[in-house]
Amino acid sequence: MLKVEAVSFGYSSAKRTLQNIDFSLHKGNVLCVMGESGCGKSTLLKVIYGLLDLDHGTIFWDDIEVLGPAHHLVPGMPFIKHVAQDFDLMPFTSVSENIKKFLSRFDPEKSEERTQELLKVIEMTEFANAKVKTLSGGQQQRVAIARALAKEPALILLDEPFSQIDNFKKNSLRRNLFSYLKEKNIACIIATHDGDDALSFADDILVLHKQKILAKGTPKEMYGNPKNKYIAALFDDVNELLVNNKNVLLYPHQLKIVEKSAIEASVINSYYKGSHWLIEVQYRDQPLFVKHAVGLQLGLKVFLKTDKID
Ligand SMILES: Nc1ncnc2c1ncn2[C@@H]1O[C@H](COP(=O)(O)OP(=O)(O)OP(=O)(O)O)[C@@H](O)[C@H]1O
Repeated sequence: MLKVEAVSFGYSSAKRTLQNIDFSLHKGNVLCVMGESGCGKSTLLKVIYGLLDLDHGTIFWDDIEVLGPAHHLVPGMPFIKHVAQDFDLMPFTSVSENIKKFLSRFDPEKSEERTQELLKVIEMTEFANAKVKTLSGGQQQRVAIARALAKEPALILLDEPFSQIDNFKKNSLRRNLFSYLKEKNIACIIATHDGDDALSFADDILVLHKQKILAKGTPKEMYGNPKNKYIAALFDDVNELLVNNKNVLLYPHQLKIVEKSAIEASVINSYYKGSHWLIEVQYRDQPLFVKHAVGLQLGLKVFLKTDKID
C-alpha cells in the first residue's frame, strides 16, 4: 500500500506547491488526481516517484520509504514507474526496442513475448519495428505507457496519459490499459483533466486546490454529491442556483425544460452535442446550461424545472 503522510513541498522556500498532503492507495487500485492547471498534480506524481526532496512528511510503499535525490544517486524508486508529459523515449530506436529497454537481455524469448503482450495493450502491434521518431505524439505516448509497464511495476504514475490521443483510440486504449492494470494488480495514480478518465476508471478521485487536498472519494460520491462548484466543474458544465437561500449545484441533465414553472429564462445559445443539445439560457443575471433533445431558437422564453428543488 502507498501511504502519503503530511507531505509538503515547494520548488522554492518562498512558495509551497503541495501542503500537508495525506492519502493512501491500495495495491491494484486506481486514483485520479484532478484539479485546475497549476494546482500541483504533476508535482505530486514527481514527489511520489522520488524525483523531488520533501520539505516535510513521509511517503511509504509498504515498509519502503520513498526518498528523493538527496538520498539516491539515480532518483526514482525501482518498483514505481513514472510516465511524464515528455515521454523520454529513445527516438532513433524501434518501438519494440524501447519497450524492451527495461526487460532482461538474458531471456530474449520471454522479453519478446512480454513486448508483444504490451504492444497489444497499446494497440500498436503493427508498429513494432517503426522508429519512435516517425510516430505521432499520441503514438509516442502509448509507447511510453507500454515501456513503463514492461517490468510490471507495483505502482505506475501517469501524467495526463491520454492528452495526445484522439477520442477514437482513447476509449479502447483506456479500457485495455485499466483492465490490464487490474489483471496484474498494478496500482495507478493518474493526473488528468479528463472527467471521463476519473468517472469510468478510478476507484478514487483526489481533488487538489490551492496546494491542498480539497476532497477525496469514489467517483460516485464526487460526481453525485460534489462539495462545491470547483469539484462539480471537473466533470461537466455546472449550474449554481440560489434556492431558499441555499446554493444548489445542478448538472445540465438535472434541469429540464417544462411547460410552466417558477424559473423563467430565455435562450441565448444552442450547442449541438450529437446525442443531445446543450441549451444556454439567461436566468436573472446568470447563464444556465440545460440538456435538451432539440436545439431552440435564440430569445425563446422557456421554463425550467429540476427534481433537486421542490
Ligand atoms: N521546476 C519547477 N520550478 C519551479 N516551479 C515549478 C516547477 N514545476 C512546476 N512549478 C510550479 O508549481 C506549480 C504546480 O505545477 P504542476 O506542474 O505540478 O501543476 P499541474 O497541476 O500538474 O498543472 P497542469 O495541469 O497545467 O499540468 C505551478 O505553479 C508551477 O508553475
